[in-house]
Amino acid sequence: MYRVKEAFYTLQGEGAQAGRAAVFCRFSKCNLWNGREKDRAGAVCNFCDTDFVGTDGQNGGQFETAEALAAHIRSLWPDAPGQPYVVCTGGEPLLQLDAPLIKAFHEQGFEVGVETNGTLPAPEGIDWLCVSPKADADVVIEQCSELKLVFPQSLAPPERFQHIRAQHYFLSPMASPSVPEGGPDPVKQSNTRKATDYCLAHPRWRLTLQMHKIIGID
Ligand SMILES: C[S@@+](CC[C@H](N)C(=O)[O-])C[C@H]1O[C@@H](n2cnc3c(N)ncnc32)[C@H](O)[C@@H]1O
Ligand SMILES: Nc1nc2[nH]cc(C(=O)O)c2c(=O)[nH]1
Ligand code: SF4
Ligand SMILES: [Mg+2]
Repeated sequence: MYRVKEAFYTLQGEGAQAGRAAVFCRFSKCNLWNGREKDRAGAVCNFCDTDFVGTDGQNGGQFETAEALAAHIRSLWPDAPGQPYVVCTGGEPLLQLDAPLIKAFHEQGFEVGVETNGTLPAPEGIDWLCVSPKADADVVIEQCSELKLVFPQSLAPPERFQHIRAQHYFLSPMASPSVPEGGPDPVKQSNTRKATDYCLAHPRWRLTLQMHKIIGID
């Protein structure tokens, strides 16, 4: 059984695939926070900007089989030329994404992207793997397509993750979790300046912004 909070067609807003059309499949649950506001302060990851509790979001639900979920996601892809792309996120997608689901996505013609906190092993066959480390949780994935570090995290300086092999190293300014998408966010503005300064001083790292929030698409 796969539990999905929501699924929607949008543009990937972050990282090296930014601007690419994708169906986002947001799985329920995370291993670093239970998603309840009252427990945020004590959670391993406490800056999360996402509601991943339950299955009650847009196009969300419980799916008995990999084939049923892949067909549901495929129904959200437009009938138009272009490589279909699904981004598995959450919550923590690696709690649920398994080899049969990757196979079912591939059989539906999808390239499969994943956004993960990197604390769980990744199954074979993922086409694009984005690892976003959290200060208080050890990363077990040693190789990925892109490393995308939310910045700054006081106990997670970028140097701590440079041993992880990646095609791209990104800093993503930390946004206030509670600010509505598209709203003014002074915390994010000051973090954007800090991330910019870090990238200027350490050119291995690139800046990425949450484009979907800037343009207000989801
Ligand atoms: C909600 S997470 C879900 C996937 C996975 N659990 C993870 O943490 O990578 C998706 C992306 O949003 C990022 N993110 C979460 N909260 C954020 C915030 N307040 N500001 C900037 N990025 C944030 C995460 O680091 C991750 O790259
Ligand atoms: N448009 C858009 N791009 C994204 N890239 C990563 C996201 C995520 O929440 O995993 C995300 C998201 O929530 N929306
Ligand atoms: S950012 Fe990712 S790891 Fe952190 S609580 Fe949200 S879903 Fe979990
Ligand atoms: Mg998001």
